[in-house]
Amino acid sequence: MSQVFEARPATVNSEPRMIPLRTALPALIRDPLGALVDFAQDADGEVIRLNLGSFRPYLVSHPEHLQRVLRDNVANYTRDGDGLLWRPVRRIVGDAILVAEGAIWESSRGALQPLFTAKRAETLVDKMAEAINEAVDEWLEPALAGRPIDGGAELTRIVLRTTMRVLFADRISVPDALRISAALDTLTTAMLPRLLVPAVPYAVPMPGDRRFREAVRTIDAVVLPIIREARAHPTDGDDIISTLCRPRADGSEPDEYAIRGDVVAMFSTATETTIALLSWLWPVLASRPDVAERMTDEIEQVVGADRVGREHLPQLRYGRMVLDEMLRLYPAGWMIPRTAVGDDVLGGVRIKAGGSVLVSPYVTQRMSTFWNDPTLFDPERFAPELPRRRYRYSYFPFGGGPHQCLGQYLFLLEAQLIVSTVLSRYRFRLREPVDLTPRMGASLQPKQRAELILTPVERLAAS
Ligand code: HEM
Repeated sequence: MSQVFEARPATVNSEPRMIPLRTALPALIRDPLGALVDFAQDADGEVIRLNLGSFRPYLVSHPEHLQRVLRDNVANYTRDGDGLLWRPVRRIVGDAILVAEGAIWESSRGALQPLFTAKRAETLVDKMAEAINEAVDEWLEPALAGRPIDGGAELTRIVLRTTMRVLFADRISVPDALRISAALDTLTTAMLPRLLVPAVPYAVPMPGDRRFREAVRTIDAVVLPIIREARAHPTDGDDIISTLCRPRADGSEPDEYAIRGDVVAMFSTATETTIALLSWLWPVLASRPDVAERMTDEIEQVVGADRVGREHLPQLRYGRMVLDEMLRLYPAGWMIPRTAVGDDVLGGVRIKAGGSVLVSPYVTQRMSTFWNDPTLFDPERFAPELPRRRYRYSYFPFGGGPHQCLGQYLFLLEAQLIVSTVLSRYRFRLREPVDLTPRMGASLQPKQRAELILTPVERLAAS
């Protein structure tokens, strides 16, 4: 893209530059993610505003400004209020942990936090490894028959089985989890028209509304009976549903719909983000045989013929660097929208109260201002011996500040286990090449499906 405007020093409290409608709209329609990176890059990290008609969000991309929005002046940048971007999401999860602020958010976060400490995540590793191995065992039959498997669908199965076991104590069965997952998929596509034209009132029917309502009914049919059962027979279990059904620290008892909001939010964030991130593994490794080889060498050395377990994870250093680099280029939570409550100034540029603020790990993590050769997949950037990055918020795939991802530690353990279990037991090739173009949705996934042809590692060893 050509330079949208010339660089200029930010004078204190100046109006942001506006990308005109005639530039912003066609570019965003053609390639929304690429256009956002280009706009931010052309502005070299200065705050800009996009003219999209009645919707004129600020695009914030400089790590120092991100730190102010997400952490230092967090009270001014809420997920609450009239934020048009949040409205469709709220229709799914109500006032749940993922979207709420203030006392409601504190109550949910306070209840759930103890389930996600690093210490507790460590205690879940053996259970996770067991569920992952069970799911991966089922690949042997198609692998021996030379039948391709659907890489995305198989990851979904592995992640659902693992998450239902360790976080939901198998209260939601895997077939029911698949039903919820499919309904959540429908919800995100059905709400796209409303996301794109957020100003249309809900009284006016829009395409997608009927599918949206049906998907909500499907989710409720699974989730509400489980919640009613858990409330009728309370336990001291430390799974998500038992925890959410108990009275909160302040003595309050959330109602059924508040619990349902948090359960759906936790289900969706714990599974969708993990599946989205891991689905990049196939195209990334297929396009970079050198990276794949280094990973499999490391796994062979550390794990050998064992099953991957807790003791191996700290030694799988390169595997962890690959995950970190995947989270840089393909952050599942690619957009973190906020609304400014009051006026503020970011890098000399004025933010007006009520304005929508776009914060995107995808954008900042691909800017050449902060990363050398940003589109190159290079796990070495995350070598532990390298000096700390200059800006904390040049890399923030899990957000930051008080809303920082609760599941970050658990995700990293689970992802390491899944990747190393799969690669310790199979080599794969893609049936058809898959390119690295993302599909824009609630989370960031590859546009194309990956069909895998597997060879069991034992067979390679025997031949
Ligand atoms: C690839 C994996 C993941 C990514 C990239 C990711 C990313 C994020 C991001 C960017 C946020 C910040 C949202 C905001 O500030 O508005 C967030 C929040 C959150 N994440 Fe994750 N997440 C991942 C996995 C998980 C998992 C596995 C869980 C749970 C098991 C989880 C639970 C949460 C929760 C509960 C919040 C809301 C925290 C709050 O507002 O207090 N995430 N995540």
